[in-house]
Amino acid sequence: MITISMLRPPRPLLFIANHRSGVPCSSANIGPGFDVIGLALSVYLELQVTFASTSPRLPLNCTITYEGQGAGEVDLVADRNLITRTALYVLRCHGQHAFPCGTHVHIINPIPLGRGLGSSGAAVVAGVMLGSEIGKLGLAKPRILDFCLMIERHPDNVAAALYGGFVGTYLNELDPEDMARKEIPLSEVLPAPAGGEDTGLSPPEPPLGIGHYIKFQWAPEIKAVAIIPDFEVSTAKARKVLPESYSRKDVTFNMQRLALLTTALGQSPPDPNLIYQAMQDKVHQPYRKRLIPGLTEILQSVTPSSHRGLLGICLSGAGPTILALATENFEKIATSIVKRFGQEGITCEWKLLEPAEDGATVAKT
Ligand SMILES: Nc1ncnc2c1ncn2[C@@H]1O[C@H](COP(=O)(O)OP(=O)(O)O)[C@@H](O)[C@H]1O
Ligand SMILES: N[C@@H](CCOP(=O)(O)O)C(=O)O
Repeated sequence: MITISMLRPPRPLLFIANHRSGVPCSSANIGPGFDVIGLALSVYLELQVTFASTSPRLPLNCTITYEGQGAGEVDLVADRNLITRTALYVLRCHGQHAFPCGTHVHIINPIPLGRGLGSSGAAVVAGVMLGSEIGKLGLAKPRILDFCLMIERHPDNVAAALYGGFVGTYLNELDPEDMARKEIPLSEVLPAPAGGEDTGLSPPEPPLGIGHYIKFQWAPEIKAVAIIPDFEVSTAKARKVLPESYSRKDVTFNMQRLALLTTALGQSPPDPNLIYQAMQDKVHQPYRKRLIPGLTEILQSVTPSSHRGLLGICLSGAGPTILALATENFEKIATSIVKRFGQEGITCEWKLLEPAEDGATVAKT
């Protein structure tokens, strides 16, 4: 949830604000669903937004404070921080060239950065919702998705974070003019970083209906064990190692599994043999193994027969986090993966997570 309030210090006013609300993290791909499926999970980015009645004039009228993952490394300048930069993009598309006077955004981020748990997707969703709220734009979720997709261009994380639950997504075939607008370089979409003067011109607005999503069922007994290594793999780097084209055999392999997986994860009781096989992938994981020591061995050695309760295992998003879906025996499953990473000299933490059904929420106080 995002909480907003009018005076500082009293209470945060806009956005997001208890342990079960905010913008959830997400695990994309779930094996074969590269750039297609995503699962929102129960770790939430929060923003607390306040407006001071009097404050010194700042270039963009916005100050930022930050706690949690990435504190000390995340930029706290309004036109460089991903969340506020995104909010500025939304505001500028609507003729507002700065934040309202005295805006203060406090970011509470428990989502680890660059680990494949959708921290950037959550930040972009939070930024678009922030822009919509403080600009009093009243954007509905489908339009919020359009704005998100101008910035994070694969739809799986942002749709999961925005709508919650287990989602499938696609990008629409737009007419050539809209397609060109959607593909405008990011540097022209987001406002110029500090030093760059605001030209007063509006940035490119997103075309209508860039992406589409649908929510699938999720069997209530299935939990997600996230094993999070202590190193980052940026999504951009993990996309660069992928090939430009694939063989028909590999594409068919993934499509066959993906079609079954989306139904299999909604069935109670879940069928471990079906899910384990349906979570195999030939499109991204084999290429990403060179960025993640031990990945192949972990994916091959943790199975429903070796680990009671396990349903399936995959790379979470672009990695390096491993996502194990299971119905029981969570600690044993997690510790054996932590141990295997340990053999590569990599330490990890692990978390037992649940689907975040509600997606992104805003609260006004
Ligand atoms: N809460 C946040 N505030 C500002 N920037 C963020 C936040 N979360 C993520 N980011 C930005 O996104 C980057 C990570 O994105 P990415 O490489 O896509 O990894 P992932 O989304 O898998 O965590 C961070 O290095 C940071 O620049
Ligand atoms: N489909 C994308 C998902 C990236 O997710 P992230 O959480 O690592 O940002 C990909 O696999 O590149």
